[in-house]
Amino acid sequence: MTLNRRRMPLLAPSLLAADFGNLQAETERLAGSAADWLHCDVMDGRFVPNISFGIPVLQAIHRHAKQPLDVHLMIEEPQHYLSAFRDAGAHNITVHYEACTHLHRVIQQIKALGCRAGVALNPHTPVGVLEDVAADLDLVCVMSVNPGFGGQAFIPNTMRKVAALKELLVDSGSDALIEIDGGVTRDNASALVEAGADVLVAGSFVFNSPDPVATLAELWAQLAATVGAAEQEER
Ligand SMILES: O=C(CO)[C@H](O)[C@H](O)COP(=O)(O)O
Ligand SMILES: [Fe+2]
Repeated sequence: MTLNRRRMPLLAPSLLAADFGNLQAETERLAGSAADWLHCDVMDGRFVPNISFGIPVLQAIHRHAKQPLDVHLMIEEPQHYLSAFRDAGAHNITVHYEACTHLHRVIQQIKALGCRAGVALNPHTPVGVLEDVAADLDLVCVMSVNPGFGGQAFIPNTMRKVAALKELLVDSGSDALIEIDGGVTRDNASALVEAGADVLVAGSFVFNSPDPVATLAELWAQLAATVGAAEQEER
């Protein structure tokens, strides 16, 4: 198996599965962990059938966070809220392809704010829709569950989709990172990285474990072995 990128993938635990009653402690305990980004799921009850949290909560997370905030906007008309999310501490802002009539403009707006621009694709959306914006993107988030809820089962077709997206990004000269979001566990993480994933989001797998920091460390060690084994094979 040949890896497309040999460097370690990034880990982005999703705070959606954390204890909302104690977000300061949840955020602070990840400070020295293997988490590279903190994934923050914003849901509006319109684009997705659930409401999570918004700008003031993100601000509060940012006050205690040591890692960059990877903000996943599952909201309609995200263009109206981009600067508010940037001001609240977002480092990456990911909007949904399905929520943006003028996607190209929204991507430029995110970049003009100084944030890294991401686009998320629902499970039914083919990667080809990104062909004309791929070169402008910093991140593509492949939804491996239908957005709106944590704790759902991983959709197996994601593996095929990651490979197709990787090809599209290479053809477009894009160095956008491929992020996988939903149902990520130790059982599918290595295969996802082998398929081309650069960032793994994991919510319930991390926070429903007895020790989230240890779980992240174990996942990191597993992926280091995956990347190392692939490098050996290529020599
Ligand atoms: O965007 C999301 C849901 O819409 C979450 O980031 C995602 O579901 C992560 O949670 P889990 O690992 O529990 O599936
Ligand atoms: Fe998410």
